[in-house]
Amino acid sequence: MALENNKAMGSSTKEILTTAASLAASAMLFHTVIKDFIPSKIRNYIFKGIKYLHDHFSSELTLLIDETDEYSPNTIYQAAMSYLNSKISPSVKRLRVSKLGIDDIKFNVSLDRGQETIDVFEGIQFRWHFVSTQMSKNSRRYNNIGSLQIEEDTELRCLELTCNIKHKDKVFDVYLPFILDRWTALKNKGRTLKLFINERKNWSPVKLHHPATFETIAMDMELKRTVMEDLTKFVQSKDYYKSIGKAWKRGYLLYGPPGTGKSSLVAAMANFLKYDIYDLELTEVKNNLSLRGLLLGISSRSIIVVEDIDCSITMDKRDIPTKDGDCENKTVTLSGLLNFVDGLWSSCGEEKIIVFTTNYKERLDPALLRPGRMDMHIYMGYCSPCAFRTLAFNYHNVDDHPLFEEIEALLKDTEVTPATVAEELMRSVDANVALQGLLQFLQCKISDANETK
Ligand SMILES: Nc1ncnc2c1ncn2[C@@H]1O[C@H](COP(=O)(O)OP(=O)(O)OP(=O)(O)O)[C@@H](O)[C@H]1O
Repeated sequence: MALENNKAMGSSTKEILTTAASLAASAMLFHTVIKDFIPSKIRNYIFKGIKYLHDHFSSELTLLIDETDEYSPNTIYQAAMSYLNSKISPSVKRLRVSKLGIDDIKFNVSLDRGQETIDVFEGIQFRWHFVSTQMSKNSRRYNNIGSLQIEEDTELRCLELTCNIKHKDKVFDVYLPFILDRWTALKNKGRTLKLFINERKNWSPVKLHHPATFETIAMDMELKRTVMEDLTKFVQSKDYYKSIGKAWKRGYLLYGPPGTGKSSLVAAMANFLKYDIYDLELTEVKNNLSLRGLLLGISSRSIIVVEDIDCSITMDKRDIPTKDGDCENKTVTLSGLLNFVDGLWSSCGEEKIIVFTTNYKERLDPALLRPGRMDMHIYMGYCSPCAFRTLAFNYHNVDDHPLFEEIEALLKDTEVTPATVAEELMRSVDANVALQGLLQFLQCKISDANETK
């Protein structure tokens, strides 16, 4: 891999790496870039900005993590920078850079000793160096249309990580993933999620500030735990999906009456995973071709939601071609959608979750319900006593009250959605008044039902 990377690297990157390597490891006479050294499971992974250097005569492994590598999404460099910044005391944070002349490209790499730091992780010593190269270009030159161009100096930076060769697996399997996870968690903490809505052929983003979380969602506790565990397992299963040759995606079907929290659960999932939501309005999509374009524009780490799937698609027309042509060109068909879920999906990005919601599961085409299509079917039901307690806590911060028992008994005898209970609870800021109001509401509902009977 390193050889392939080298081939494709920009010349400047190549030069800085060579210079940096020779300075940083002056004891090394030969650097051998070993193509097959990096474990295969890492090879296509995130560490694409890494060059591996190993001297046959040394017991040291050296990695160069390049900030500017065109292959690198900068993730590992930034992650390591952030990690080291938290490790190094402010007094030694210096980077000495000097420059030689203004003739063509010249380098002067300075490895300030203050920039070296030793990190001890799980008892292993990792040595880190900051390497900075100031590239001074010809400051004046004429471009191909004859105008004078002033080129600015650029600074190229990389990080050099060295440890004993015997810890090579630990570096790739534990140490670097640890640094990356830490960085991802840090970034996610302050990230504002987005909600994308499809308008014609494009996605329009708005900020997503939905307050729903798994704490506030009112549903069966056991089911809630199962969903959370399933999501957690999913995000940690990249290698697993790869090893079984399946696309890294998961499908959830949320069904139940209106107002039972299906949309709220989607928002809770997004907040839990820190994923953006793509709210796919199928009725706005002209045909399968447009659908494909939209789907290809969805980034990784996102939730794609198709609400009320039973109303969004003309199930019965799905495979009937129209007289003057293929139905593919006329409308979005179920087969077009399924193609995306199963087939096309695999080739466009990864780490995606698709959620279909419906009020009427029985109206769905069996093709959608077939095993393996929607991995988990989640029923969002009427308000149970347990769900009521969550709502009472959400709206009034009370986890117990003399009226709870009576309300819970009535909830067992009637079908009320969490949305209705929430509405009653919001009628007053005073918990006593709100709970009394809810009790009366439930009593009326039950007596009306009895009268009708
Ligand atoms: N299970 C729940 N937990 C917490 N709040 C809920 C729940 N169900 C409903 N609510 C409240 O009711 C409002 C409407 O719920 P939501 O839109 O999530 O229901 P839905 O099942 O998606 O409805 P629809 O099928 O009509 O789209 C929410 O904004 C929330 O305040």
